[in-house]
Amino acid sequence: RGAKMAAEAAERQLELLREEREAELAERRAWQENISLKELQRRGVCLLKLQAANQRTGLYGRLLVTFQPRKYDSDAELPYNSFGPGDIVGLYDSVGQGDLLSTGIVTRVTSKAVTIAFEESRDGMLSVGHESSYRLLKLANDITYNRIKKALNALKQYHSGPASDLIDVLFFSLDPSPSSETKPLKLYNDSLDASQREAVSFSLAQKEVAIVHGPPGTGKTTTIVEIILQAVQQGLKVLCCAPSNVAVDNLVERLAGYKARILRLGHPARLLEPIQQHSLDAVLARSDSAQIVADVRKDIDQAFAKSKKAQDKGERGHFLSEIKALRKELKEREETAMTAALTHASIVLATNTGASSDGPLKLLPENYFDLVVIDECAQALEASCWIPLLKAPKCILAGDHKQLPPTIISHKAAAKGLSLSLMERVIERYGEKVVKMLTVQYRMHEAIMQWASSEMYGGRLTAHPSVAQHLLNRGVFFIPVHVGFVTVMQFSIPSCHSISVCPLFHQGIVTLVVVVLFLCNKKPCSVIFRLLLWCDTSINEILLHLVRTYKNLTCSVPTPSSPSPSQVFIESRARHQI
Ligand SMILES: Nc1ncnc2c1ncn2[C@@H]1O[C@H](COP(=O)(O)OP(=O)(O)OP(=O)(O)O)[C@@H](O)[C@H]1O
Repeated sequence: RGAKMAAEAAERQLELLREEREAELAERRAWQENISLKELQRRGVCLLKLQAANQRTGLYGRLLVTFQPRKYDSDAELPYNSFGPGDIVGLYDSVGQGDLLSTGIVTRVTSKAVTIAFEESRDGMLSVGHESSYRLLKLANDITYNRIKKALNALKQYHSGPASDLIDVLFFSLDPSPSSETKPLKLYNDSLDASQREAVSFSLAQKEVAIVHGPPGTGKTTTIVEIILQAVQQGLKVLCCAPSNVAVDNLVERLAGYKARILRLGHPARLLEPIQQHSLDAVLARSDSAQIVADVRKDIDQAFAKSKKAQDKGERGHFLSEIKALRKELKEREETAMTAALTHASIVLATNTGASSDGPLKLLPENYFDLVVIDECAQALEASCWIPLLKAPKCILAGDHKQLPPTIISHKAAAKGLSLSLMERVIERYGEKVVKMLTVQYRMHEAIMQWASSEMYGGRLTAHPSVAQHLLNRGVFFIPVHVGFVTVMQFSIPSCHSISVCPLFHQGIVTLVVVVLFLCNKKPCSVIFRLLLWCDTSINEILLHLVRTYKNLTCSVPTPSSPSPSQVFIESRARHQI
C-alpha cells in the first residue's frame, strides 16, 4: 500500500512540476521574444560581444572556456550581470544568424571574465575561436528540473531498497516506529539549551524520521551540527543537504570547526573561500592521483590544439580518436579518485539537487548512507527532497515551516500543493510524534520576538538573557513578508545599517520599520529606500505614510554616498536575491 501511495504522490508531484516548468519556460520565452539583446544585457541576463580568452580541460573532461569583453584593453570589465556559478547559458555566434553553438554551465564569474564548462557537443568537439565574437544568454535551468523528475520517477518505481520504510512513513501507510532507548550523550557543544538537547537526543533515537523545528535564531543550525557529529560518532555515514548553496556552506563551515571529515559536492566556484578546501575538486587536487590526472588533461589539451591545426580530415580524425581515448582514461582515473574521496568522508554535503545520482554519488553503493539530513527543509520543494531521501533509511528534517514556503512561479501549481513542503505535510499528520521545536532564541530583542512568538509559535518562544534587552546599534534586519505574516530576523553584520523589506504588506512593514527604528535607539532621521525588484507604487505609499506620520523623518532613494552612519537603509529584495 505504501508503494502505491508513494507512486500516486510522485505522479501528482510530476504533474505539478510540469506546470511549474511550463510557467518558467513561458516567462523566459516572453523575455526573449519581446526584448532586444541590448535590453537583455541591461537586465543582466545576456552578455554581448565577448571573446574567448582561453580554454582548457576541467573536471570530467569538460571544456572550460573563459570569455572576456571583446575590447583591446585587457582590463575591460563585464557589464553588470546576474550570471552565477551553476547557471545554464547558451553560447551564440554574434554575427550572421546568431546560431546557438552550445549550452554550458557557468563555473566562475569575476568582474572581467566569465568561465563556462561545456560538455562535448554533438559532433564531438565544440570549437571556440579566439578571433570570433560571441554572446552568452542565461537559459532556463533544466538540469534541476531533470534531476527532480528523475528522483520522482525513481520514487514511483521504488519497490525495495534502503528507503522503503521511510517512504511508507512519509506517505502515511506505516506509523513511525517508537524511539529507541538512548544512553546519555556526551555533547560536542555543551552550551546547548534544554530544548536543543531534547531535539538532539530525540532525533538520534527516532527510527525513520525526526523533525527539528527551529524558529528564527533558535539555534537550528547549532542543533543540527550536534546531531550530525553524534551520528558520526555512532559510526553512521551522513548525507547532509539543503535547498541552497548558502545553507549547505553554513553547515560545512560549522562542521569544519569540529574537524569532522567532510566532503562538499558542487561547483567549487560557487563556494565561499574557506569552504573550497572541502570541495570535491580541492580534495581531488590534493590526492595522489592529481598529477596523473593533470597530465592526462594536458595531453587532451595538446591533442585538441593539434586537431585544430590538422591539414586534412584523416589527420583530424586521428587526433579526435586520441582525445576520445584520453577522455575515457581521464574519466576512469577521476572516478577512482572520487570514490576514494567520498568513502573517506563521514559527512557528504550537497544541495538537494547536487545529491543527484547523475553526479559523483552514483559511484557509491545504493545503501551507503545511514542518515539523510535536510536543513532549510521548509524552503525546499518536496520533490527536490526526494533526491537525497531515496538514499537512506532515516531522515532528519530541519527548518521552519512558519516562514516563507519555496518560491513557485505557477500560481496554479502552488495552489494545487506544489508549495506545501515535506516538513509541513509530515508535521500536519504526525505532530509531536516526529517533531521537536527549539524554544529559546538567541538573536532578537524580546519585544520583536513576542509578536512572532504569539502569532506563529504558540507563544512558546523565550528570549535568551543575552539578547532579551539587546538594542541594535549596527546590523541588518531581513524582514521577509508573506501573505499577512511578517517574520523578523536579524543578522548582526558590523559596519552596515540596513533593513531589508519585501514591499508586500505595507502596514506590517511600516510598523516594523518603526519598531526597528525604536529598537535602534535612534531618533528616526533619515530612511533610504532601494528597490531591487517590484518597483511598484506600494513603496511610495510606504514612504508617504512614514513621512506623514513621523515629522522628523526624511525618506529618499540612495545616492552614491549613502548610507551614512545616521541613516537607515531599507532595501527591497525578492527572496531569491537575499
Ligand atoms: N545554546 C546556545 N547558547 C548560546 N548561543 C547559542 C546557542 N544556540 C545558538 N546560539 C547562537 O544563536 C545564533 C543563532 O544560531 P543558529 O545559526 O544555529 O540558529 P538558526 O536557528 O539556524 O538561525 P536561522 O534563524 O538563521 O535559521 C548563533 O549566533 C549561535 O551561536
